[in-house]
Amino acid sequence: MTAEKVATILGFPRMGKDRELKKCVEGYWSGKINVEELISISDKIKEVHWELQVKNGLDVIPVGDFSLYDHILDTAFMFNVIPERYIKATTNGEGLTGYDLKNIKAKVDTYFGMARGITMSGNIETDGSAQGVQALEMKKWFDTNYHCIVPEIDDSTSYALVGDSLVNDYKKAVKLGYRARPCIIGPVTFLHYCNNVGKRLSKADHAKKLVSVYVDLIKNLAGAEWIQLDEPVLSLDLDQEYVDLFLNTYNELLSGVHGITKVMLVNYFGAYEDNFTKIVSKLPIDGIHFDLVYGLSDFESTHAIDKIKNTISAISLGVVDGRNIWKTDLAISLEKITQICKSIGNAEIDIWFNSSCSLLHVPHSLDAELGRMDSEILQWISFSVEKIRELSLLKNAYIEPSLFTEQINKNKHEVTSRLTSQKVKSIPVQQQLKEIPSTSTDESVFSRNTDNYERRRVQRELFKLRKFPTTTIGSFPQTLEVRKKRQEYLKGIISKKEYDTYIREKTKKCIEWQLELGLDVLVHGEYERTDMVEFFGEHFTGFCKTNGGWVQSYGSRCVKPPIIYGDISRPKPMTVELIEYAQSLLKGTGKYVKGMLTGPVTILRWSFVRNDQSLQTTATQIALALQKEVLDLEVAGIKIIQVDEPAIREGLPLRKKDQISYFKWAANCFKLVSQHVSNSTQIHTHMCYSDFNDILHLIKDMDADVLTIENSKSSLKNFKGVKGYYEADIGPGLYDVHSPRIPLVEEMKARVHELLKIFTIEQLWINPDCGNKTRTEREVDLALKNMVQVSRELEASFKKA
Ligand SMILES: Nc1nc2c(c(=O)[nH]1)N[C@@H](CNc1ccc(C(=O)N[C@@H](CCC(=O)N[C@@H](CCC(=O)N[C@@H](CCC(=O)O)C(=O)O)C(=O)O)C(=O)O)cc1)CN2
Ligand code: MET
Ligand SMILES: [Zn+2]
Repeated sequence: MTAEKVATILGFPRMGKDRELKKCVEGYWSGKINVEELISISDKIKEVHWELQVKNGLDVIPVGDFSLYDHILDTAFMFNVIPERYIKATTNGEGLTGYDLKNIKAKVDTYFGMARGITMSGNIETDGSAQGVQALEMKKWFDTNYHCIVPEIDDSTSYALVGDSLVNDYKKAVKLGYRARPCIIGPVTFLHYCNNVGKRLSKADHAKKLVSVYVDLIKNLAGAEWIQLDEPVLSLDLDQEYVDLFLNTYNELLSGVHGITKVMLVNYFGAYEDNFTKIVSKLPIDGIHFDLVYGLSDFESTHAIDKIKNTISAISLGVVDGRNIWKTDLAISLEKITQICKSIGNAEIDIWFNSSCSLLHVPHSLDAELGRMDSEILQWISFSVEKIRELSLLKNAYIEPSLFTEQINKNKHEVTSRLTSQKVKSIPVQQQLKEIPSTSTDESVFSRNTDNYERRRVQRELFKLRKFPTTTIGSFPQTLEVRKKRQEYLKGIISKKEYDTYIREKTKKCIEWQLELGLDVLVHGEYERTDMVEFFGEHFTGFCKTNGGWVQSYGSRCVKPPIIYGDISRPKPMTVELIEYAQSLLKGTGKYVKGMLTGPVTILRWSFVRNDQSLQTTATQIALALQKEVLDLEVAGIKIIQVDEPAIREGLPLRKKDQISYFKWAANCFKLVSQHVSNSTQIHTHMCYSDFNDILHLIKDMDADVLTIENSKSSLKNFKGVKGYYEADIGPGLYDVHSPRIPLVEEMKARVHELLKIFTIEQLWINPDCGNKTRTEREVDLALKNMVQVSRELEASFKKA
């Protein structure tokens, strides 16, 4: 029997060509379609995607990669990791007895309830005391911009196989004539993302209970030749406890499914490194996947293949980048694959030509860009469908090189044309970059003139802010009306002048609204921005915007990351006019508008980045471009400038050994943006979506004057033990803007009192935990009224004391 060559991927994006999934899921939430329609439309999307993958050349397609909301939530649901409060809420308090898994609506509503929270009695939007169940937490999926749900496990969690959608999907795909491979998030990665709220059982105890349910599931999938188990935790530094957990869990799992199906162990986002010898090579697995884009070091430093080639029956080579949009250099990939195959020698091992990770992180297809994107740039790019074609071509060219030379040559020509293109290189930008010292040398080059204490003194004198000053994070509701106006402008229905006038009107109303609310430091509302990163991408050179390059961020929410293809500069001011206008409306009030920029690390992380230079170099270019904007804002009389860095934690490399250099360049890039402003200009920054424990020193190094930081969901756990450590001003978010629930005055006040155990009165600001763009105007109004009242009551009580 000769070994087989197979083209496949680890997963396909779910949203659809025109974000059909977003539309149908949101349609269900708003009552426009019923549950049967939701299921039939989403089933159809799945089938269309299967067909598309096969048509474009895949031999084997993944099933189980689709999800109505999130794959970790699906896994939790399938294994009965469903906290009872969600079932009770969905069944009007009847609890388990009223809950029938055959009742598809109850099932779907429980599922979405876990993701989004559930309203029970009273109106949760207007009545803070109304009963409801909060959504489960979300967490970043490794170092990506995708957020998964954090399932909750407890001592009483009773694992059971309650969901049958994976088995059904698999059967359906087979019936349609496809070679399908069920994909499951592996038990260790699943438990890694779970929040264990129990007191008695450890995660290892949970693993023991969970593993038999995995075995049951895989038994139900009997007939499938392969099962894919995703364990990207193998890209992390794992301590001995984790190593043992992994070995024990997999030994049991693999013996349970032995002879039933073959298991492909899949790691991505990095190399196995020492986890290969400690874990992988000790397990009787049938196949192993390597991320050859982000984890190539496995082939440089270890004899990975030698260790496993006599025991495995397939090796999966992730040569096509699942996280970035550049065309694969097929000739280089073929060389890599040939080398690896050589080291396999005569062993009978199937070769899978695979994506490095799931294609979840790249857009659907280039169709929406044809005739819109600059044609030179277009030839450098592949989205999901095009990446599938690359895999198919790679496989075919590997088998029959002579038949495909023309296509491989064409690809070489396109790929190299980027590296030599005039579009990519800017001599002035590169010249300017040369003047920036490398981060490993003199760090004072990046600092401001004086330290935080002196700046604080000067700023206190100038701003004369009250105690517990109030502010918001920047955006105000991006209402349907705002989005419609923007569409009308983009489609040419209204002129630029009309659009600009509309945005100015909204900004003016926003300023008046904030004055009425009594906020102390105001914002312009960010109405002119589709997104805090895409907006800057539209103004910088070296960036290219896509028309339909949507990528799922969480649930039904998507982002359209811009593409960084060349050296970055800022040809003209981007934000000054509107911010200056907003500030002009405050004449005579003694109040200030905060200028609002997105920081270099966040712009970098939420864009598709160049792969022909280091991230540090690209971030430095962005920082220099932003520095110009900061100085122009200052010249225009803007005294407070916020530089948002919500992605600073997400940018932290997965392995400790890579983190030290990141800490340095990330802090330096941030400082570069604002280093030349005067002492009296107050620099704010904002961070969210993370646990900040492991980057506290980075936050301190960034040396902002004021930090607003998400805190409301993680209930202060970020700041425990740092009393006296962080000395600049700080506004830990007092409530969660991602929930429609209106926060009560008393609960926010209680939070401040807790915060006062860690921070001084002089340090504390009063603000929400993130921007208001996803909320309604009414929700924002009610929440901010309460928030301002908190500040006033605290101010009064401390005056008395
Ligand atoms: N880049 C980035 N990453 C991030 C965040 C972020 O803010 N930006 N925040 C976190 C994630 N949070 C997020 C919060 C909200 C949304 C979100 O609301 N996304 C919107 C899209 C926002 C947008 O670009 N809106 C466009 C409209 C785009 C659109 O839908 N256009 C329609 C046409 C609409 C019409 O005709 O009415 C189309 O193209 O089909 C605009 O404002 O102009 C959505 O999915 O619905 C995304 C992420 C972490 N990562
Ligand atoms: C994801 S962080 C958001 C910060 C931005 N200034 C906003 O208020 O929307
Ligand atoms: Zn935020």
